[in-house]
Amino acid sequence: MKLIIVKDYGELGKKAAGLVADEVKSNPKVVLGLATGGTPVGMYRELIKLHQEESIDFSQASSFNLDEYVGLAATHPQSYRAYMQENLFDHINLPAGHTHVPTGDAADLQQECASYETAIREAGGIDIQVLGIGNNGHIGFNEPGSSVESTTRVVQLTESTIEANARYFASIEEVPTQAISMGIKTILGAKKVVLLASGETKAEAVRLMLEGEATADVPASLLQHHPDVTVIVDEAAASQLTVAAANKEDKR
Ligand SMILES: O=P(O)(O)OC[C@H]1O[C@](O)(CO)[C@@H](O)[C@@H]1O
Repeated sequence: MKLIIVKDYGELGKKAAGLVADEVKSNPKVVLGLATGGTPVGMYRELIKLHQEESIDFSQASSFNLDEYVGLAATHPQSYRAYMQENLFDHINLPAGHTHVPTGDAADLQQECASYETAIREAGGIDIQVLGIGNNGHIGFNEPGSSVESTTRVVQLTESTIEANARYFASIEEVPTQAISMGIKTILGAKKVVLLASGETKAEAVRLMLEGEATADVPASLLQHHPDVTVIVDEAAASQLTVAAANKEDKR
């Protein structure tokens, strides 16, 4: 896995947006895999800037989001569809019909998961998948224990993920306990992966992902099986890495 350490959250957003914009420029019909959470907000802000100021054109691109809460309608303010509209889709020229987020309130959730996999396949697969990382090493909503063979499915969220995401809801009781999530196999099927992490709370997960063994206990470590992964972290998220310790030694 290729590691890029940047100074802070602002630099992280710029670096990640640059990588995504390069993909859009080199392949206008690019299929983007997108993530939610706090981490990619800065990257989306930079992509909007690049669209407005440098005319990065998304008109032929399409996108698939990693996940959605079960039970939340697209119109629910905390749904990931609403997040994507607010943070990116409403501000760029990606056609509405080209954006895909799982339908969290589908009547038949199993069918929804199967159709999502089919839609990704029919689009030709994901060219570049953006990921964040949970404090427990989850990617998408693939919690520890997720199989390397998993595809899009309904998953149970762990207590730690529910607690981490409670900040977006009025109370912890309102946080859904299940989600639809692309699986590990779906994510590993992307041609390129870019994983972003910011802040000290992610430092241990980042260390285990990069320096630990590849294990389902730390789902992000399974990315070690992928041939083209770029990990972009800020200094705080890199603080537990051997490479960060070596850099500090050098500067003494
Ligand atoms: O970027 P954040 O808010 O720290 O979230 C990290 C991860 O957690 C999730 O939001 C799900 O809990 C993922 O979508 C994200 O990659």
